[in-house]
Amino acid sequence: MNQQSLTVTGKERYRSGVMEYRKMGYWEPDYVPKDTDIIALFRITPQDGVDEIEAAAAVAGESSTATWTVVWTDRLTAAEKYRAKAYRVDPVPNAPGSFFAYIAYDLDLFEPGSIANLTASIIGNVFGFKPLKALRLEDMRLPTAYVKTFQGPATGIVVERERLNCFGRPLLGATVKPKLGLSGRNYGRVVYEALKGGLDFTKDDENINSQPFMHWRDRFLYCMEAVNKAQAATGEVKGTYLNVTAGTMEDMYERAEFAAELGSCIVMIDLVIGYTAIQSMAKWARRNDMILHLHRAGHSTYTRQRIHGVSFRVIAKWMRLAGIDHIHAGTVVGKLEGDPATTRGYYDICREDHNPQKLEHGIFFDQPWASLNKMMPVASGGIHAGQMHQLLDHLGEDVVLQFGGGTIGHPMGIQAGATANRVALEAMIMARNEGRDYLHEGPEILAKAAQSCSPLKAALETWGNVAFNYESTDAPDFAPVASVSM
Ligand SMILES: O=C(COP(=O)(O)O)[C@H](O)[C@H](O)COP(=O)(O)O
Ligand SMILES: [Mg+2]
Repeated sequence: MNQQSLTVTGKERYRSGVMEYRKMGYWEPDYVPKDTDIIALFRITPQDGVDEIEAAAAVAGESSTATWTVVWTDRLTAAEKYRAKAYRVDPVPNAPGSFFAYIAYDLDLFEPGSIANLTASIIGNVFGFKPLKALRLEDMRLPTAYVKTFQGPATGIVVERERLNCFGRPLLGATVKPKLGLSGRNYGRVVYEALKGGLDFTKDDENINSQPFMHWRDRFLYCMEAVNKAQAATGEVKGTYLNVTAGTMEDMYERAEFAAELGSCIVMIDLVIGYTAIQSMAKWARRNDMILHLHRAGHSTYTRQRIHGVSFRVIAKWMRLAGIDHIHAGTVVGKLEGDPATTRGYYDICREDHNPQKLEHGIFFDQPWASLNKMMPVASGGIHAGQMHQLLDHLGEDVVLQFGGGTIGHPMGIQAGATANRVALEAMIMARNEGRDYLHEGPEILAKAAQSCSPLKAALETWGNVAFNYESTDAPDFAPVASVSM
C-alpha cells in the first residue's frame, strides 16, 4: 500500500481539469491530527479497480471542500487547512475489500453546537459517491473544544434520580400496548395499572402522536390523571413519557407545554423528527426542568449493516451532544438487534465521563465528554422478568428496563405484570448487594422470589423460556486489533 504523500504542489496543483483526490491534498499519511480536530473513522468498500487510498481521499474530499474537478477558487481560501485529510488506511481484518479510513477535519469546518451542520459534511453527499460500493461511519472522535459548544443532556442521570427519588437500582418502565388504537380513557387505565403495580415509568410508543382514535390532549389528560393517582396510591414518584412528536416544531412546543402544565416530569420525542428539532426540544427541556426521552425510531434503516450506514455508537454520541436524557440503546437479550460487546460500547458512550479506546466494544477513540451530563440508556424490546439477571449483568444499574408486552401481556393483568417485574428486579438487586453470583444463580433467585409472589410465578411460567437467539448483523466481523496511537 502506498503510504506516501502524493499531493501536487505549486502551479500544477491548480491547472484546470480533473485530478485524483489523493493528488489534491486529501491524502496526507504524515498528518498528525491536532487535539482540536474532529476525526471520523469510515469503513470503506471501494468499487473494483478503485484503490483504497484514492477512495479514502475521495471520502475526505467530498465530505469537506472538494468537488470532482480542480477549482481555482480554492486559492481564495486557506485550502490546505480546510481540506479534510485521510491520514491512515488499514485493511479490515478478515474482510477482503474493506478498509478503515481515518480522516481528520479542522474544527473551523463546523458551526459550533449544530448536529445538522456536522452531519451535512460527514454523512452528506459522500454516502452516494459512485467509486464506493459501500461506506459506513464506524466512529468519531469529537474534541473537547467541539463538545463544549453543545448543551448536552438537559437533565442528566444524577438529577433524574434525584427528581424521581430512586437510587441503587435500574428504573422500570413499560410501553403501552397495543401500539395503536386505544381510546384515551383505556390508555390511561393501562398507565395507572402499570404504575400502581410497581413501575416507575410508562411510555407512549414511537408511533402514538395524535390519531383519530385518540387525540393528543385526551392522551395527556388521561395519562396525567393516571400518574397522579398512582403517585397517591404508592407514595412513589411516577412518570409517563408523553410523546410530543408532531408534524411541526410549533405543534411539538404546544404539546410539550401542555405536558409541563399538567405536571409531567418527562416528555418524549422520536429520532425521526430530525437533529435540529431534537436540539430545539433539548433546549426547551432544559428551560422547563423536563427529562427528555428519545425513541430511536428509524435508526435500524441505516445502523444495522456492517458495511453501509452509520453505527449506532455515532448516533449515541451525537445525541449526547444534542441534549437527550434517555436514549434507547439495546437490550442484548431481547427481540431487536444487539451484539453484547457492541451494545456495551453504546452504554459506555451514554454513561461515562470519558471513554477510553476499547476496540473490543467498538470504541476506536478516546472520547472526552468534558462535563456534559450523562444519558440514561433505555433497554426495551422483547424483554421479560425471567431475564432479570442477564439484564442486570449486561446493562448495569443506570438504565431503564422497559417491558411492554412483558408487563401488559401478563396472564393476571397489567398490575400483576408490573409487580412481577418489580419483585424480580428487587430480588436480583438484593442478591447482587449480598455479593451473590446473581448471573449464574439468577434462575434460582427468581424461582425463590416467585414462591411468595404469584405474579412473578405466572410471569416465569408464561415467558421463562422465551429467548430471541439469532445471529447479530452488527457484531464486528473482524478481530479487534491493537491500533496505532495517534
Ligand atoms: O415498543 C417497543 C418495545 O415493546 P416490547 O417491550 O413489547 O417489545 C419499543 O419501540 C422498542 O423498544 C424499540 O426498540 P429499541 O429500544 O431497540 O430502539
Ligand atoms: Mg415501540
